[in-house]
Amino acid sequence: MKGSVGALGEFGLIRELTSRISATPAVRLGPGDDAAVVAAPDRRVVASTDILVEGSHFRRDWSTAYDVGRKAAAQNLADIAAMGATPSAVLLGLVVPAELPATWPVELMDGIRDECQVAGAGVAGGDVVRGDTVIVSITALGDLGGREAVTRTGARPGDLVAVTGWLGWSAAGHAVLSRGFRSPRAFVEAHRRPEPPYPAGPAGAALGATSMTDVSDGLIADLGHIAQGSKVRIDIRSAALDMPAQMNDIGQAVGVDPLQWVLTGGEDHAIVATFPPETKLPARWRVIGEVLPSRGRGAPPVPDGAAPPRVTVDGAPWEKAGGWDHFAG
Ligand SMILES: Nc1ncnc2c1ncn2[C@@H]1O[C@H](COP(=O)(O)OP(=O)(O)OP(=O)(O)O)[C@@H](O)[C@H]1O
Ligand SMILES: Cc1ncc(C[n+]2csc(CCOP(=O)(O)O)c2C)c(N)n1
Ligand SMILES: [Mg+2]
Repeated sequence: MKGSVGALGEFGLIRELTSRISATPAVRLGPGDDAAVVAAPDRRVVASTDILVEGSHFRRDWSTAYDVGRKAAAQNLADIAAMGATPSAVLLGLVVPAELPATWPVELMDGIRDECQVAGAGVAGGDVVRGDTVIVSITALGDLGGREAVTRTGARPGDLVAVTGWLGWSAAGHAVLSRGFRSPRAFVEAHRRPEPPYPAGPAGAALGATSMTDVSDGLIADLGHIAQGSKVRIDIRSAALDMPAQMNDIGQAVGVDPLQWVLTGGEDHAIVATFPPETKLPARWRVIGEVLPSRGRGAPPVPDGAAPPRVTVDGAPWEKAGGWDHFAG
């Protein structure tokens, strides 16, 4: 396809985008009308939305349009899985400059469609608007299949903390790209195209998870949301975290403690959950810590008036930089 988005025009672009979508069972009526119709067999719909902004979430010189599509979809579909639901459909809001080559949004859509296929969802519709920078906004829907949603408020003292998926790979890739390198490829690829463990969401719910979330902002930050919501402390055992030798090597090369990536790097969309202590967890779940009462015996000392730490690492507060915050710095 030649030319710019502007040359294609709004309806030409929509035609190109929607022609690339494949039919899926949950999307009863897809793009083409005022709204879509999506099946909701459970009679409740799980819904989540996320925005990706060029420069803040992706760079067009770091990632292809296809990769941005895969990542944008993955980030939203992981939120659905982290509730214990199965993704059913996504809607795509797209802001693009008129000068953008038309191939960019079209390849983006290919990436969104392919990631949706991995998670079992379809593309139900969207919107296209002209703007100064590229913004990709995705709304994802999902179905709980008769289960209760697994929220951030159910962790209880004594529960195990377990994770499945990757931790720190995307942050290591980001560190490499930020320094102008394009390798090691495994980490750069993990940054460009995360692989959330979608089936682990509903599977974790079925195993009796008491709380669950995907790791988008960083393990400490996201477990912090669970600890806050559940009014508990969570202690992470650093020795239980998977630290590939190659991550150590890059850490040394760029002068960063790789534990920092594993504990505070977001965007891998691993799924972390708490389970009652007697739970028999399949091998894909790695136990990395435990849930404790927010105060009391064994809690680290807290200066007068200060709030106790919600998440500790090997019993102590994590003093280095925390997770991602769009408004920090
Ligand atoms: N503009 C907003 N209006 C209403 N609710 C919002 C708004 N922004 C965020 N929220 C809500 O705040 C909660 C936390 O949002 P956040 O985007 O941090 O989600 P998350 O799952 O923690 O992170 P991520 O989006 O990276 O997966 C969500 O329930 C979200 O719906
Ligand atoms: C160009 C560029 N700069 C920085 C980053 C890192 N980054 C952006 S958002 C985010 C956390 C999740 O955000 P959200 O809460 O919006 O889902 C992280 C770790 C990136 N991916 N690309
Ligand atoms: Mg999330």
